[in-house]
Amino acid sequence: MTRIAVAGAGAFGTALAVALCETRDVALWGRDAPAMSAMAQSRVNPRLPGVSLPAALPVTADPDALSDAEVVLLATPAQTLRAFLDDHAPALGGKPLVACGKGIDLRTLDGPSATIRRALPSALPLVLTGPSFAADIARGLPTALTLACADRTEGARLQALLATPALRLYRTTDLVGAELGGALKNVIAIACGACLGGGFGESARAALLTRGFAEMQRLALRLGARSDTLMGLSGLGDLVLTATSEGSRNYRYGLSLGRSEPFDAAVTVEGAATARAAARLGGTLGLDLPVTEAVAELVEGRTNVGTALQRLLDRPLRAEQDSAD
Ligand SMILES: NC(=O)c1ccc[n+]([C@@H]2O[C@H](COP(=O)([O-])OP(=O)(O)OC[C@H]3O[C@@H](n4cnc5c(N)ncnc54)[C@H](O)[C@@H]3O)[C@@H](O)[C@H]2O)c1
Ligand SMILES: O=P(O)(O)OC[C@H](O)CO
Repeated sequence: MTRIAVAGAGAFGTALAVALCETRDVALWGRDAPAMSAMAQSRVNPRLPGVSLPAALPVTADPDALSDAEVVLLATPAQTLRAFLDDHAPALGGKPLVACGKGIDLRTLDGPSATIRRALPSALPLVLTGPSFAADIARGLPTALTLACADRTEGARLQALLATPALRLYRTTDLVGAELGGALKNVIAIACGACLGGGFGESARAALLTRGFAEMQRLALRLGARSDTLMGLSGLGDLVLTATSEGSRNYRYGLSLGRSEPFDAAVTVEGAATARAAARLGGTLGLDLPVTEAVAELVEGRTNVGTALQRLLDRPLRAEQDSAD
């Protein structure tokens, strides 16, 4: 049986490992040996409360779990992906590596697939993304995701390997579109949370979601994505989930910004760094990304939600579609 390793024992890596181990040979690898040993004993991950780890799932900090695997799912946060790949290059080279994180590297402005290509040119990058809360996947609730791979044959093979009866995978060859949809929806979810948290109402939230989606498409298409990918699970689908649910950390972070409340810095909020990365990309490419820029300024503490929203309202009136006159 194909051996799968999930690298990164946070909420999402653990959820994927729990879902896959029902039918596959899976190991869950985490970098923190004492934490992994505690998890092996208690069969609980504090980052995924209420979920019992099946007895059949090995949880380990032993790097052999990575070397022994034929396929590795990378479930570490986007800003840590490059360091993880560099640290474990000999174990990962030449393998299909499935990026499960959602973000743009703030240092390089690369998405996960380019990060993999640069760090490990011999590996085959894939992207697994779409609307999914870790707790839902771990509980076996129905979920549909996008699996992107430039190689059609390998994409179809990995699709069959990683799908489960409850986790339905659609495949695409559009890596850039899939990963940018997942990364950029977090930025817009922060904007939507900030809007609601600041008391500006659900109509304003719908406007931000829609105009934010226009920005996601504007940037992604310029970077080589296909429009239909952005319209699918990895773009619109994930945006709808993340920008409307308090199950999302990005949305909750936005709520806290809107309410001027503190937010726990230990919680993974991918959209914060990605807003800054996307704003830089937009600046370099000369793109109009006002919502993204507003989120970047909010995250950096250079504006507040009321001022940012007023600036959006004060912009010159324009056609709704980029293509319209
Ligand atoms: N939680 C979800 O519902 C969910 C769903 C879909 C996608 N994702 C994505 O998955 C990624 C991880 O999110 P999460 O929810 O698991 O976060 P998390 O905060 O629960 O866990 C992150 C894990 O990454 C580990 N880690 C950090 N740096 C590392 C490194 N250099 N090497 C190895 N491990 C490292 C941490 O120890 C921690 O266990 C994010 O990009 C997120 O957007 C999360
Ligand atoms: O909790 P968030 O905001 O990181 O969102 C989790 C997933 O990306 C939703 O698809």
